[in-house]
Amino acid sequence: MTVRTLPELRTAIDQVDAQLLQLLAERGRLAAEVGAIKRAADETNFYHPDRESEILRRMMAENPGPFSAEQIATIFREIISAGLALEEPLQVAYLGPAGTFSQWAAQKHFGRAAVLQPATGIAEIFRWVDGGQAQFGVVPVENSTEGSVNLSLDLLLDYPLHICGEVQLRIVHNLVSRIAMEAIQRIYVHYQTRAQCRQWLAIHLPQAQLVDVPSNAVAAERAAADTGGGAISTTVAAEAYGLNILAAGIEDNPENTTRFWVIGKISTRPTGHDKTSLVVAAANRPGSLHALLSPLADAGISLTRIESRPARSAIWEYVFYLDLLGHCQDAAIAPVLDALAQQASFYRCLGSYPRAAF
Ligand SMILES: O=C(O)C(=O)C[C@]1(C(=O)O)C=C[C@@H](O)C=C1
Repeated sequence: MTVRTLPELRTAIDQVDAQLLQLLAERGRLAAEVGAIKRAADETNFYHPDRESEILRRMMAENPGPFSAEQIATIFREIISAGLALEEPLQVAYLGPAGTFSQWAAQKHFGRAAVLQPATGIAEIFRWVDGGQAQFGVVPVENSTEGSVNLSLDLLLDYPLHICGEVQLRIVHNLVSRIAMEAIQRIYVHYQTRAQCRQWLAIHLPQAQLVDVPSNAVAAERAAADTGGGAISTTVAAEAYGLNILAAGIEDNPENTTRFWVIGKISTRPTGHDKTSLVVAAANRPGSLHALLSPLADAGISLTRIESRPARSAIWEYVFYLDLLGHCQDAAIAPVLDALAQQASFYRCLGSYPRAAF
């Protein structure tokens, strides 16, 4: 093999970039044409998570390297996002302020061309999406260390919205401050974050007072305003508030991951890589939950999650949130869900949606 010189390699890179630019322009023009067809057909929704998920999965599967599948997905995520903005920019609500993991999750799922709107609470995200101030919302659902975000589960029952996507984000926490670790008297921390860093805090900062704040970004803001303060926060928020990273990756579980749902008013078609989320209630008698779930097992349907929440209709009664692999329109699943809906004392399908692709 002939070894190319640095100038030769740079010339070759310039030529590839010129080709990429032309191909990107061509893709952008195609996306704009798709938008024109949708507009002519009076479609109000330009965003198709099912189609996006298929493209991302195909690109990851066909990726010849040397880039990782995740890097390829991230690049195509941005290309699709920019193309969709040519059709119609999306308004997406997330749990603000800027610098939260919810913002990262929203950006990971929708790309940088989406217009992200920071909400002050999870309830506000639901209100905005329901009222049309945002087309979609990104809400945290569960963390691999800490479990469910109950408010998101409860609110899904209060609004006629669908789950139309899933995002998974590796959560890395950092101790940040303007002062040295030994001088920290107070640590501003969100309750979920505190639970995810419990052991680390007990070992490294047992003397510090822990002060509850509503988000990881507010934690950084409060620490910046307190001469004896530190925070557990993101690198983005630390930078925004001029704080130093004193310790990185302080979460107790190195696999710490949070799952988010995308909520909106659209439904998605099956992609072959879907999940369905349901809420059911079983009559309050022995064996009723088992009777409700056994047809799922008999049909070979995989339940990936079951979570109980108090039913707000009566004391000591519960509803069950189920996640299963597959789409409610899949031939193997539709009849089983119909039977489940008949048998359950309460049944609602919260949505079928493509599983997080990366
Ligand atoms: O296929 C479409 O419906 C498009 O609008 C094109 C496209 C894309 O860039 O591939 C863009 C946005 C949609 O969410 C899905 C796909």
